[in-house]
Amino acid sequence: MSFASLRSARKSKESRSFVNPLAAQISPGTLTDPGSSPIEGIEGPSSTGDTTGSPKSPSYDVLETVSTDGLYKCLPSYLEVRQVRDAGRGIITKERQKAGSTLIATKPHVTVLSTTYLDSYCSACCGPAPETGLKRCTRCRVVWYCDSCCQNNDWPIHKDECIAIQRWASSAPSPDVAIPSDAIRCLGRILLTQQHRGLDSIWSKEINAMQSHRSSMQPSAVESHTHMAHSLVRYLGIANPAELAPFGLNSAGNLVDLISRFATNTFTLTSFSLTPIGICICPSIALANHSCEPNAAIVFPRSSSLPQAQEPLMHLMAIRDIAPNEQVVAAYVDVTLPRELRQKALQETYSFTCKCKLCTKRMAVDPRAAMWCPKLCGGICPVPTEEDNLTRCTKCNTAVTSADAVLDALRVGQEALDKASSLQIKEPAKAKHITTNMIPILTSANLTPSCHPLLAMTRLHQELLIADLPTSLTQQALDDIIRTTAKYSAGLSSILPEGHPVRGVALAELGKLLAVDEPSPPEIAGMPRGQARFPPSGPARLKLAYETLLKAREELVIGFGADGGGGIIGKEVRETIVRLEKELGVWTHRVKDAIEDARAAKKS
Ligand SMILES: C[S@@+](CC[C@H](N)C(=O)[O-])C[C@H]1O[C@@H](n2cnc3c(N)ncnc32)[C@H](O)[C@@H]1O
Repeated sequence: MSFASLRSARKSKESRSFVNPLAAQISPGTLTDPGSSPIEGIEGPSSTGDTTGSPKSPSYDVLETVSTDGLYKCLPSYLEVRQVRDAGRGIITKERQKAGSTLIATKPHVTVLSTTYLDSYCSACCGPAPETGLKRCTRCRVVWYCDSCCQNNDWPIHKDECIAIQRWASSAPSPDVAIPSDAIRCLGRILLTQQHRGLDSIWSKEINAMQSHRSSMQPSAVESHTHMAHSLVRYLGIANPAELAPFGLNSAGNLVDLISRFATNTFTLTSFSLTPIGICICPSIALANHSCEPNAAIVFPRSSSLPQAQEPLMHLMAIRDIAPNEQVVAAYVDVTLPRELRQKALQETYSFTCKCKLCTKRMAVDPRAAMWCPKLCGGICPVPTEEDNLTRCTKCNTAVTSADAVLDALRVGQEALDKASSLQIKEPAKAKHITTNMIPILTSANLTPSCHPLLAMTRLHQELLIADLPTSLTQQALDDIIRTTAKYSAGLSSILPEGHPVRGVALAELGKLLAVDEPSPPEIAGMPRGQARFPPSGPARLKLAYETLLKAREELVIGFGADGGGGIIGKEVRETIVRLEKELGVWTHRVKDAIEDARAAKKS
């Protein structure tokens, strides 16, 4: 495999103006055995949770059925909307669901690409640019399509959006802000589509039935919502309150209500391999409540048979078996974060305190906040905190005496992560400098690969390494990326359950990297043979790539659906597996031939 595809697969992300990852893809369920990572020499901490993967009893009270008044037609008959104590409406399954089954597959009401991706993904089907390239709208010169078919599909709404985009650009104070943010374009599309379909249409009713937190808004939200309201009015060219009426808004209060519904119910739109490429609104899937131990995840596998008309098809997947009458729950926030950070994010954006088991039960050690035993006995300890800085290894009971140093490393690590993330797009070299320096500091503080902020820093570093691959790939650059990806994958394996889409994608990335042709294998370059090193070289590397991809395939058919064979990413993995089988076959033949040649030479 050439490495060009690696780079194109990870085009750097813009820091989005509106980040509200209801579909935050990093989310665990049960804790899993780190031994399941196929990478030798890189282990996560011991598992401390349930590893059975069997349905668990729900930790919430599911109350009466809610009448849906003919809305949410895409909900299959085995799903029901019910009231859940302290959580509003939720989705309940009446039948047992197997891990890997698609619970809901539907096209979102609205999809919008982030500004960075406008010229590399189609604004209608949200697929990546075809080989022939994308075609730009000649009027606004902002949105791009696969072809005239996608353009025609989008035209009923884009014709008004196009004028709004041009209006915005003409009054922009600088070229940097000539394109409205994804949030403004998304809100604009909601209002323009409501106008187009009619305020009494099911489409509009579903939008208006989404939950709003207008009456319990956080002070920080009031400010940002007001700002958004001003921008939206400018974008749509609304000159006075009376002009709001055709959009079904009778007052400025209605506008704030719309923005609150948008903020509470927006999903991240992702590519088939989970790269965040925009935002979307899907009222039926938004009925799913949150858990930090979700039994469902949201993906866009892109496996429909008529991609242009049907895509982007959003799938709510069962990522473990779900029992009858159990609530279907997805994760709204990154659940590789420790409890305090998850709770803060949920409170700020969604105005609730999570009471899932992961947030309420006391764990001996949470892998998100774990460090290796100071005596390196193989056990782990909780990282010290300001409140509790006396922690001990759960295996040999040795006390952590370097609590202050670990606390310092955690604080500096978080600051560095924030800084590097903010620089990732505009100044990637500086961001890479930070991650390169910080990872050894966090590692020498004995943090495990799954511990925050080391796991997030490792992921960022991997993205930066891939974005910065030299045109002529060197063995060292490739091996560095493989080691970083392996650490990230091992860290994830300690947190996310088997079959979680994020875990499957990380394994697929690692397997594909291991399958890249080695530019100068160390043995050929004169390195001593037989030394245990990671990643290995030659046939051992191909074998590891093969085993990693087999594991990835198993997980992807859960996370991205067994029916579609794991979506496009599952298909790519299968193709690489077939190629590796051939290559490994050739190696085996060559080794056999060499042995036979040697035997024949001895005899003669
Ligand atoms: C996307 S909506 C989910 C559907 C919502 N319950 C409804 O009735 O439309 C998100 C909102 O649901 C509520 N919610 C979701 N998960 C919750 C949970 N685990 N505990 C409490 N409230 C929750 C919060 O009010 C949150 O802002």
